[in-house]
Amino acid sequence: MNTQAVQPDRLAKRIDGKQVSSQVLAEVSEAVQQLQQQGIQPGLAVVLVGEDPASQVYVRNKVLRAAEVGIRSIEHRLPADTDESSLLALIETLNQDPQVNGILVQLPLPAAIDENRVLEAIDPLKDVDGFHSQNVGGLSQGREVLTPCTPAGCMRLLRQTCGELSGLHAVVVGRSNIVGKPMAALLLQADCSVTLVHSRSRDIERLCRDADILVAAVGRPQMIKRDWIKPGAVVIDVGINRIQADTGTRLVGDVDYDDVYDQAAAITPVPGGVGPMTIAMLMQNTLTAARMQLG
Ligand SMILES: NC(=O)C1=CN([C@@H]2O[C@H](COP(=O)(O)OP(=O)(O)OC[C@H]3O[C@@H](n4cnc5c(N)ncnc54)[C@H](OP(=O)(O)O)[C@@H]3O)[C@@H](O)[C@H]2O)C=CC1
Ligand SMILES: Nc1nc(=O)c2c([nH]1)NC[C@@H]1CN(c3ccc(C(=O)N[C@@H](CCC(=O)O)C(=O)O)cc3)C=[N+]21
Ligand SMILES: [Mg+2]
Repeated sequence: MNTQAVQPDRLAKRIDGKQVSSQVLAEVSEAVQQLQQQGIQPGLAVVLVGEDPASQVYVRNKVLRAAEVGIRSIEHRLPADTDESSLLALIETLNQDPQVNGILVQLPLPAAIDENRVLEAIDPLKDVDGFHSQNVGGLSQGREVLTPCTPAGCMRLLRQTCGELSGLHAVVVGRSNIVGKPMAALLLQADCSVTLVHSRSRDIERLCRDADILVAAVGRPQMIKRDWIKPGAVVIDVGINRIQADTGTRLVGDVDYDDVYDQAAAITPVPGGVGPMTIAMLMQNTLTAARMQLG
């Protein structure tokens, strides 16, 4: 029996998230043009509180991608000392605005603001991050709801790489609400056997070594090494870590890419892997939200 997740000779080892994201964006762009013929242009509101430089880069990228696919985007920048009630008031305005189909509040929020209260204030039909409890519950029950962008992007890469996922053992490292938990839910929905591990897990290497599919969402640079990987496994690296290098700073994932490369059947790079997919899936969710709001 072939227990490998993919036939190694059938694909490129480096999973090109940049390329797959371009495909997704092209699909979204075409669908947006169709909607525009009915006089509808999807709109995305991006809310950024504070001046975190990394967040500013992400928000800028989202706005650029939106323009490329014909989505109207509205950026709301608020000072770092914004209080919770004014943020909630802005969200209420966006909820009521028929021009706004999707609302994204860039995380993390300043410590003085209750993140959960803000996310729960977003109209679930405009919740393009899929973080509202109604959408989280829907995902858990297998209903068709707006789904978190990063895990959705990982699933698209996995489907493209592995084809059928049914029966494969997937191990997800990390249990955050924005990546690890929804990732596990989507893999379960795809009929994988799912193991979710975290900082309290015992013998994490042994658990990872049993994975046909390994998804790393930890936030620890190059933590996952060659001997954690079953030969022929597919490795999806969600981690984005900025580290000090000889030539300034550079981005690395949670997986030691060079160390793992020969062991894996296929692996996503950082940058150029999951990151671009996240933004592409945000555009897809904005399109989906616009359609849902048409009734
Ligand atoms: N490419 C993209 O589009 C995106 C990338 N990211 C990146 O993904 C990474 C994870 O993000 P996020 O989920 O928000 O991170 P969080 O910090 O919210 O969660 C990290 C998870 O990893 C677990 N963990 C920490 N240390 C270890 C360890 N030594 N062994 C096993 N598990 C450990 C934690 O366990 P515990 O729960 O026990 O504390 C926690 O569940 C980050 O690098 C982030 O920048 C995030 C979002 C999108
Ligand atoms: N409400 C909310 N939703 C999010 O989806 C969300 C968020 N808050 N807060 C921060 C994290 C992180 N995140 C990334 C998106 C794209 C890249 C991305 O495009 N990365 C490029 C590199 C970018 C660079 O060079 O810095 C790549 O991996 O190739 C990375 C990370 C979304 N997040
Ligand atoms: Mg987090």
